[in-house]
Amino acid sequence: MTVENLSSNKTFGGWNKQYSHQSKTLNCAMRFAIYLPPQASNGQKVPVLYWLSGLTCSDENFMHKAGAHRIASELGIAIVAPDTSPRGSDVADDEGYDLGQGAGFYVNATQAPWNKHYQMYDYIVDELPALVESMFPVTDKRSIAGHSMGGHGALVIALRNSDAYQSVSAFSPISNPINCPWGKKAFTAYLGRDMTTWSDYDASTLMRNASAENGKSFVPALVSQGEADDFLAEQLKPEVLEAAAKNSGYPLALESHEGYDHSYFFIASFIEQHLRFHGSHLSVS
Ligand SMILES: N[C@@H](CCC(=O)N[C@@H](CSC=O)C(=O)NCC(=O)O)C(=O)O
Repeated sequence: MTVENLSSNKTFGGWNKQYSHQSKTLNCAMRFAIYLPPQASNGQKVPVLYWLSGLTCSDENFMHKAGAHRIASELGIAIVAPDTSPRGSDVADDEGYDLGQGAGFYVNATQAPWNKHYQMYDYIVDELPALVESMFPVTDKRSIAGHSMGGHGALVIALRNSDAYQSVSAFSPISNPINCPWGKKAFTAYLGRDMTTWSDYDASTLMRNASAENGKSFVPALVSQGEADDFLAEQLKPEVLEAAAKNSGYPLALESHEGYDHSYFFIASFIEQHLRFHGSHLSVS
């Protein structure tokens, strides 16, 4: 498989790199970014945190704005930031910022024209980790995190694949997409009007129904929410996630932060806490 290195920048003793590859799952070229901490250049294999970004983002927003490299370097954690959707002139799109390119919602689309390329769930769960683990000095110990649409993606993926992730965290996640305008618009387009198919991608439904029985385990979860977030009441609904966790006894730590909004200023303020949380579950702290 051809994987092209697009950029390399040394930072905090490690390297931030961007790559392009042809994705079999998405049927198009995809970009991702990876931060490799200094330990990865010294013969050590390091665990990986997957970061899923939000609406309108690419592989670059988190790496440029979150200020994550210093603590990832200290802890010895690689971070992988994929793009948020398939891309290209032959990939279906919409004029809204909340559907189509830049807004893949981390689902496997079943409806035309979206189903030809929009298979982001399978890409994040299967193809990308297999590629990363074959290319870089990393272990198969993984955690996952994200923001807003990416917070929804991270929670859903961890809840549905509890054997594959050590921990999950989210900033301002879309917690109950089946009941908010962003989610209803995207799920109607990607999954169709039959809402019974939507709940597999609803973090609150999955958390309410989660169980640690029959050999399964709970993936420890941390969620941070800004109280001055303009999207809080209409789109994010963290109270629904909290009620779901109480119902099933899920180990969710939900923190509310006075004055913080939906932006990367909020993420940069608490990314150290999230990285140390993941570090403690990836056994690097
Ligand atoms: N109308 C806005 C909405 C875009 C926006 O706020 N995007 C957020 C994620 S929102 C949920 O998924 C974001 O992370 N933006 C990128 C950034 O670097 O801040 C608009 O179109 O601007």
